[in-house]
Amino acid sequence: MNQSKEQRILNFVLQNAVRGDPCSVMETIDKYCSEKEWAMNVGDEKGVILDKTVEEVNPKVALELGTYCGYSAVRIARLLKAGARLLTVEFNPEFAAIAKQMIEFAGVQDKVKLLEGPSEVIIPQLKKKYEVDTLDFVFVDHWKDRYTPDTILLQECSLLRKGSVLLADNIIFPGAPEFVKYIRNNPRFQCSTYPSHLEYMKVQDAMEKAVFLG
Ligand SMILES: CCNc1ncnc2c1ncn2[C@@H]1O[C@H](/C=C/CNC(=O)c2cc(-c3ccc(F)cc3)cc(O)c2O)[C@@H](O)[C@H]1O
Ligand SMILES: [Mg+2]
Repeated sequence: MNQSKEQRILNFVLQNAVRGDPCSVMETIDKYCSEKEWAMNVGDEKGVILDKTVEEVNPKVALELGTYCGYSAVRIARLLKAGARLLTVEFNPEFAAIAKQMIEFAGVQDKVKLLEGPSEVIIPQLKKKYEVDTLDFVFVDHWKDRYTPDTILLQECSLLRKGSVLLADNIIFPGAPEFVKYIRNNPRFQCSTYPSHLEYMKVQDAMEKAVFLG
């Protein structure tokens, strides 16, 4: 049975990247997806915005919604300090299996816990089942129509504290218009927009940073 694109990306990493080197894994995925097959990784340009936000927040507990192949999980985890952890949520079993191998090859598996299931089920389990008190940082990059309901759910589950930072991908392309409307009009969030480009393309995109004010 012929391979999926995501399997081809993983194979290219296993054959060309340096085991245990997160930067090598990121560069190799970016090379494959810019030269051979486009894929919806946050990419190297928006990836720098992600890096800077993670470094600024220096999270002890980070959450990612939408692991896909694990590119941004590796990108985030490489910046986490000793004892800090990333919980990443993925409900597609094939993508979860690929991401798991990607994370292990990059050598960041001790910092990353991949939670397989839909975010609307996992988020309410974070406190009791995954021993989370509150989240310091959330990278939102799953289905675009789920950004708003999951942001509301995070609040309902008391997972945000004063200063928690959300960073949302794709607010221009493919776009998340109802999320932008929700978050920018919500007095409990301080928002800022980071213009950039769609991964591997010359198309305008942007990321939205939203700081929870408590
Ligand atoms: C049901 C909601 N809950 C979820 N819980 C757990 N995992 C979820 C969930 N939703 C989606 N996922 C997973 O997240 C990933 C989905 C990401 C959705 N992203 C996009 O659609 C996306 C799409 C583009 C894009 C850009 C230009 C195009 F021409 C076409 C596509 C670019 C991006 O950067 C994107 O992030 C998948 O791995 C999916 O299985
Ligand atoms: Mg994205």
